[in-house]
Amino acid sequence: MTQPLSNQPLSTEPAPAKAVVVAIDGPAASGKGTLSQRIAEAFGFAHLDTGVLYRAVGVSVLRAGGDPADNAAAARAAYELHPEHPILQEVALRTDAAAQAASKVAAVPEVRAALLDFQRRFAAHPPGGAPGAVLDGRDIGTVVCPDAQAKLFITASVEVRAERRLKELQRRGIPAISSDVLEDMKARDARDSQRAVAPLRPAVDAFVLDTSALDADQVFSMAVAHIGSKTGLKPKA
Ligand SMILES: Nc1ncnc2c1ncn2[C@@H]1O[C@H](COP(=O)(O)OP(=O)(O)OP(=O)(O)O)[C@@H](O)[C@H]1O
Ligand SMILES: Nc1ccn([C@@H]2O[C@H](COP(=O)(O)O)[C@@H](O)[C@H]2O)c(=O)n1
Repeated sequence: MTQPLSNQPLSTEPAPAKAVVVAIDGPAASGKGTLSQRIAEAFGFAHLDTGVLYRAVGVSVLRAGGDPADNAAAARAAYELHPEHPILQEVALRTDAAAQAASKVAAVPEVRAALLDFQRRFAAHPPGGAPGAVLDGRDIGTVVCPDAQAKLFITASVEVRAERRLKELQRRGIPAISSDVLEDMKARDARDSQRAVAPLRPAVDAFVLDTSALDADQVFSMAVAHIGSKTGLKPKA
């Protein structure tokens, strides 16, 4: 399937029961990806890390020698992305350069429009016949899936998040300077929350969870309780 993300054909399979959608938003390194994976596994849902899509667009522009802040170059890369594109599996997407490029292309309205339909289809028809989907990003509860049954906004102070990211980079053997990680995170926060289109912010009906003083297990327990209260579902044993 090489159709762009913006133009995937409709499935011919019979419509499944309405999928449960869990929207998990929050700033960088707040722990939303860690939480989303655990929630998806616990409930048997499919998981989409939507940041990967923006990272892929940003890296594609850089590789083509372009500027991620150039609207036309960013839009072109977004329209060329398709679900089987090998770039989506590359570890190069996990670098800080990819994150910074992602947050620049993410401010381009045409990029967001090109990626929107794929995300919505994933939520409505989770792959593998899963009964639900967990999507994590910045605008899932506000724009992509405003009707999600459960919405969480995972946050933490920028200092705590920078520390978490620094430790993660050290674990992965990637050299990093604490003050640089903090400054990069502040710059990304500013771009993500101040852009005109789909800025980072909690949906009005989101459960906002400050994880600054919570470990990943505590966050998971609170999220499970919230999802249970909204959907009546319990995690698989
Ligand atoms: N509650 C927590 N307490 C301490 N560390 C955490 C917690 N949750 C996640 N982490 C760690 O913080 C780092 C960032 O977590 P994660 O990648 O899940 O964040 P994210 O919000 O998805 O980040 P990004 O948006 O940049 O992809 C990881 O190393 C993860 O193991
Ligand atoms: N729904 C989303 C998801 C991501 N972005 C932008 O991509 C950048 C990278 O995202 P990560 O979750 O992988 O850190 C992020 O800083 C955003 O600019 C987005 O706009 N909307």
